[in-house]
Amino acid sequence: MLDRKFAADQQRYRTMRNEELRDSFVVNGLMREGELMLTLSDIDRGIVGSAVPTQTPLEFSSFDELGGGAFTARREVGVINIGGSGTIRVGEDAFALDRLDSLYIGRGEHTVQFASDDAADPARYYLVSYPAHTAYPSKLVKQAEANRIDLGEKATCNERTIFQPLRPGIIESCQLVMGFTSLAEGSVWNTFPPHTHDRRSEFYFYFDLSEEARVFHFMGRPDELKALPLSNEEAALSPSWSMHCGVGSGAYSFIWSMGGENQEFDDMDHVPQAALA
Ligand SMILES: O=C[C@H](O)[C@@H](O)CC(=O)C(=O)O
Ligand SMILES: [Zn+2]
Repeated sequence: MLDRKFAADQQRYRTMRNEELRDSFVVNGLMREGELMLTLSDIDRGIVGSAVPTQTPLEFSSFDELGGGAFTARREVGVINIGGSGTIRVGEDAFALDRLDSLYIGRGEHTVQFASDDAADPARYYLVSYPAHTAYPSKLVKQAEANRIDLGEKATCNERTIFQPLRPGIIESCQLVMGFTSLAEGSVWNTFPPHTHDRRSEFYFYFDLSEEARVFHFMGRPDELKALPLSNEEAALSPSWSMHCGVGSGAYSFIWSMGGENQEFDDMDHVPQAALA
């Protein structure tokens, strides 16, 4: 099934109630066992989804909303496994993903199949897809092969490591840049002070958060912050105009992914804390 999500614009979000904000900017219900979940956003036509195969593999199907044909006929896909080990088949190729390994799937008329090694400890694939203008090779990136950036400090509760598996220099992609950030024990803030990047939109998927804990994800224009209290395995969608950062009431990690104009990770417009209102 392919759900649709339509984002509010940068004026309308200012007067929206929390429930309306969630409806516009939050994807929930991901990681359902035995199902392939997909939500098509009108933000850069990004798709956020998950596949948690148990006994039988799950396969991408064709959607009229995407113009028909193979799911990847005109799209690229990034996948990160947050569960047990598994295998993803792209046409004739098979890629084995352990926890926190990533796969780039290039454009093409291939079948894509998601499988778990052990149905009792299934792979839990989080995926993001964007339209692609050309075909780059599919490539597996093990966690140890990801570019690694350690930043933040204990004193400001934002000590964390950014892992960049799907980025220029490691893979070639049309627009997708994707990876994950893990916070050190006792650190709770991501991306602080926050930023926008008008040239790209971004999706955050929070995971490894305990069931009762919440991440307060901040969005909006710097002069009108809105907070979205998110639960484990929910995703927040940031249009290019929206700043983003978050703070957890417990430990967590998150997968970030970007699409749009350029792929320069450091091309960010930082928002000074004093400008937040
Ligand atoms: O544009 C880059 C993204 O927002 C994230 O990669 C930032 C992040 O993971 C962090 O600082 O914690
Ligand atoms: Zn960002």
